[in-house]
Amino acid sequence: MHVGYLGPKNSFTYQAASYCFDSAVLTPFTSIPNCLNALKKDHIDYAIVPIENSLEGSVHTSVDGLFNQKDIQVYQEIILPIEQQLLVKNVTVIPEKILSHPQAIAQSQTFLETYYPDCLIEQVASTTFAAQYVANHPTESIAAIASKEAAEEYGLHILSRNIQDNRFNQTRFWLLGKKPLKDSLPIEKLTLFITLPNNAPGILHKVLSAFAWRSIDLSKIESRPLKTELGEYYFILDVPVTNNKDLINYALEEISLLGATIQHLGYYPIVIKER
Ligand SMILES: O=C(O)C(=O)Cc1ccccc1
Repeated sequence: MHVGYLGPKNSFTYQAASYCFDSAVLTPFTSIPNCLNALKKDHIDYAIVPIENSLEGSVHTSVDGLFNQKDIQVYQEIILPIEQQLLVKNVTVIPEKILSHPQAIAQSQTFLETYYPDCLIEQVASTTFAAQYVANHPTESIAAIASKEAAEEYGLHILSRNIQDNRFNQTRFWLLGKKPLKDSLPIEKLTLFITLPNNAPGILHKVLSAFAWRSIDLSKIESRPLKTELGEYYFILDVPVTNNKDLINYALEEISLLGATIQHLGYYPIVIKER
């Protein structure tokens, strides 16, 4: 079995992946799109990607990369606590440039604005890629935002600890694949991507009503650009699942009859790693 993740080793996605699988089966990829493409082309059996952060919201490259993918399903959600560290090779260096994944940069916005307002901030593919780069360029005045595990892996020093904007920072990751995993944890959530028929007044209200009048709770609704033209969107909906699967299926039938297109990403269990 091969499980792809956003690497290199010790990225936050690696931590999510190793929470579910033995590290022997884990294969690093250099970007989220590369990892998703490998799954689409069956080069790997499963992929683990970050989906949403409590401070920064959806990881757009992951959700948009899954839009319109017919065979890929979510098999598990993994929620990890996320703590960001400012890492340097040499503690006497004053960083002139800070590298990290866009999510980690956004999660540390207040810290960066307060202590490094004039510093150049550069986005790279992952937090561990940033840490690896800093380790490999010891003469440059640079720092990385990454985990303490990345600091250990690449022999870096922690210049500032826990720099994320909120102590309770968490990220949702999805285990994705085309065939179910054997172990069957209880189902806790369903994710849908819904595209509405064009120019139908009140159509979002009618779609939401299909859930509301059946007393089906929603835990997330977000619009994302369809990338066709300005003002065209698809909607991401999360539905907590209790013992209401039949009711949810009736609601989905009603929504299809309204002319909306539903992409069903699957019913899945959630595992939460405590801090
Ligand atoms: O860059 C990483 O280490 C990732 O796995 C992506 C990410 C970045 C910040 C929070 C969660 C996931």
